[in-house]
Parts: sequence; structure tokens; C-alpha cells
Amino acid sequence: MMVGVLALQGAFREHIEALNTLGAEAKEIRKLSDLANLDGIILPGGESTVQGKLLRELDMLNPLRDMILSGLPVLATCAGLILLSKTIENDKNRYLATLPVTVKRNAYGRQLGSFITNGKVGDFNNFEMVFIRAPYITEVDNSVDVLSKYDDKITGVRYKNQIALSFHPELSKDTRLHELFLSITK
Ligand SMILES: NC(=O)CC[C@H](N)C(=O)O
Repeated sequence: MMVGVLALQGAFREHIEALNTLGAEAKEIRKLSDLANLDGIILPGGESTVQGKLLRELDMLNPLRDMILSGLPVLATCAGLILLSKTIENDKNRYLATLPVTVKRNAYGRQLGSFITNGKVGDFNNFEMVFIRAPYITEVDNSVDVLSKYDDKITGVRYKNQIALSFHPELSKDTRLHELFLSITK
């Protein structure tokens, strides 16, 4: 099994470490040819505008969209969630747009830009959630499962092969969400 971690920008190393801790092989995805023969892909946090622009310039955006629409398992965190969202409330850009949700970038404002909280994510109790200039989800399609909320705002969803989170599970020691993701890869 081979999991790719998009490594154009942002917090990709921590995801690779989490996968290695779980005994899964992972490789950095930096160009179109790296997308061949993947069983799953992680879209890390960082800056969605930079990542999206690079995906487009490297001709990776459309192929990756097709792979996700054909069922490639994906775990997206923070900027990755923004790349996946069909609608971005406060950004005219649209990137992969495979996830039927509306997201708001930098949604917690500057003051409360970064914080850590603890709560339920799907079946997992007491999950540490690290938020860094995070987005939250303002609308979901009926077919989307809500996994987590913070302050009444949706911060985690699952839709078919796509798991998307506002927060950074790779920055806490808890690997349960990475395990869930691995369980949906072949
Ligand atoms: N930690 C993150 O990934 C922050 C996301 C970033 N604020 C964006 O809009 O792309």
C-alpha cells in the first residue's frame, strides 16, 4: 500500500511521520507523475491559495480531482479542506471542489486564530484538535456526515472516500483519524 502526501507547501512532514508510526508507507507528492499508483492521499494544512496555485501550475489539479471523484481515499486537513470544498465563502477561487460543502477561510478571526480544544470526532472521544488560522464549514449537503463541531461550527466531515477536517490531527499525538483514513485505503 502506498499513501501520497501532497508536499508542495505546508505541514506535510508531520503527516508522513504519523503514517510511518502506523507502519504505512508514504511518499511525498510534488509533481504529476508522483500521482501514479496511489492507494490514498493526504492534503495537508498550509496556505490554500499557494497550494491551489501550484496544483494548477503543475497540471495536477484536474488529474487529482478525477482520482478523488473515482474513489481515491483522501484525508484533508485545514488548507486541504479548503482545496476540497465545492464552495469557498470568502474566496473567489475554486480548486478540487469534490466535497459538497461550503467553507469559510480564516473563520475564527485573527484574535482567536490558533487554539487547541478537546472533543468528540466521529466515534472518537476526547480528541485533541489543534486549530491554526482554521476554516470552518458553514453548509453541508444532506449526504455529508458531520464528524465534529466546535462552538456550534462544523469542523470535520466525511463524504464517501473523503475525510476533511478544519484542525490538524498530525500535530497531536493521537493517530486515530490517520488509522480511520488508512482503513478506507486498499
Ligand atoms: N493551517 C492552515 O492550513 C490554515 C489555512 C489557511 N488559513 C488558508 O486559508 O489556506
